[in-house]
Amino acid sequence: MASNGAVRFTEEQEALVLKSWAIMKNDSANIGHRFFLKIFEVAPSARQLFSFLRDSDVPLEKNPKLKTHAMSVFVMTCEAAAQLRKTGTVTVKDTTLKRLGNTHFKNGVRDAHFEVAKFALLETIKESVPASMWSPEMKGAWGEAYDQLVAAIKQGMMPAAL
Ligand code: HEM
Repeated sequence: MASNGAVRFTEEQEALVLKSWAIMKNDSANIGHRFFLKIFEVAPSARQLFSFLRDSDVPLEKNPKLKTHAMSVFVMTCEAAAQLRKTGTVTVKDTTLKRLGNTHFKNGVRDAHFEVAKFALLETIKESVPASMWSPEMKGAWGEAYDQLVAAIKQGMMPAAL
């Protein structure tokens, strides 16, 4: 999906994201943990990107910073869904965008990591909501909101990458 120009994101899509998040957020610590385990399962080397994991003996599930990061991904994707529905585009405050872009670039996060995280995010949601709630439409809505958010973060990376 193109990152420039408005994306059509419907009320139904926004509702699918918010409805599933409402169920997951009660158990967000566990879900965030599973989300990151999945990322590290597919891409074990991604663990090295996180300064607070590199030199830490604290088990992953007990690491509060990893939980915070997992929550950021979920919550910011939900916010992206709401923005997409209202305006067709994702806007993150300029300063926040720069900071997010720089932090990720500086820590070595690249396209492949965002792709792995997308796969892990969608799998985690699928396993965390009742089977009867999961659908291709729900997957599409989360995927689109995530893609647009990542596109915005990557824009913040660009000057640093030159
Ligand atoms: C939509 C996707 C993502 C969002 C919303 C997000 C959000 C954030 C936020 C809010 C921070 C803290 C930034 C700061 O305080 O300056 C952060 C840091 C970081 N993120 Fe992400 N992130 C995303 C995807 C990823 C992915 C896919 C990876 C790698 C697998 C990743 C790795 C990191 C690392 C390594 C840091 C720095 C942690 C440290 O202090 O060592 N992020 N991210």
